[in-house]
Amino acid sequence: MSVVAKSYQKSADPVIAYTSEHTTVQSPLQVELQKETLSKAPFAGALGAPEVLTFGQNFIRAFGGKRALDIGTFTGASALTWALAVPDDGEVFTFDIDHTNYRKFGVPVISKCEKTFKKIKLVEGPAVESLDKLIADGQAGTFDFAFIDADKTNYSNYYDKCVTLLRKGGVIFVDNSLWQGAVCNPDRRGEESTKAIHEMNDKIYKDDRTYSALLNLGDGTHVAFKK
Ligand SMILES: C[S@@+](CC[C@H](N)C(=O)[O-])C[C@H]1O[C@@H](n2cnc3c(N)ncnc32)[C@H](O)[C@@H]1O
Repeated sequence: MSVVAKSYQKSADPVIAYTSEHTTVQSPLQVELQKETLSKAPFAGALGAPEVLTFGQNFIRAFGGKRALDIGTFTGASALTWALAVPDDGEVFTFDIDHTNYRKFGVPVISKCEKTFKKIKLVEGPAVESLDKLIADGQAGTFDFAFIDADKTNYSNYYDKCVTLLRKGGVIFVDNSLWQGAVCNPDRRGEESTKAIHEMNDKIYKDDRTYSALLNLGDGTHVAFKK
């Protein structure tokens, strides 16, 4: 039975531990925020896997990305990662229905680095509506990178809106695309979140608007490149 897991989960197998150890690079702020989140935040397992965050950061750095969408802020680990990768005049729009966890855990850590902190723009409310507003405001085609990591039933909507908001060559990372392996089990595809993720994986694979690859990285990472 193959394993799908985030590296910080103790059940992770030796292959996951080894690949993560040879992938993850974290700044002191990232290490501190991960530690604070895992030891103190409610639902700490929602924290993004550091190996996925490093991989996304590599993409942003490699193609000089300046503007990122971060859908699902939680304590701010993913927003911090993208903010460290974009240049000083770069921006990370981070969306959450409620930024309480960011204010409580993320702000005290991230604000220690003013130039990184100020790149992060909070957008509070249902993310589907917030993304629609960006599109209505004429921002289609202006973002370089998107990370989708909020409520799973809206994943397909987030993907469509991110394709619209990204420029040609922009990259989308969809987190939790393997959902601890549940999507591979037809008996579990009746479950709401599993069904939504499975349908989105199918949709991305068949989508003519992007090139894509579904990776067993973290809890599953579906990577799509806008054509
Ligand atoms: C898995 S966590 C995000 C983890 C974060 N990206 C990280 O790397 O640590 C998911 C977040 O999505 C938020 N969320 C859930 N439903 C949402 C919605 N409809 N709109 C915006 N945010 C939502 C939750 O409040 C939660 O903070």
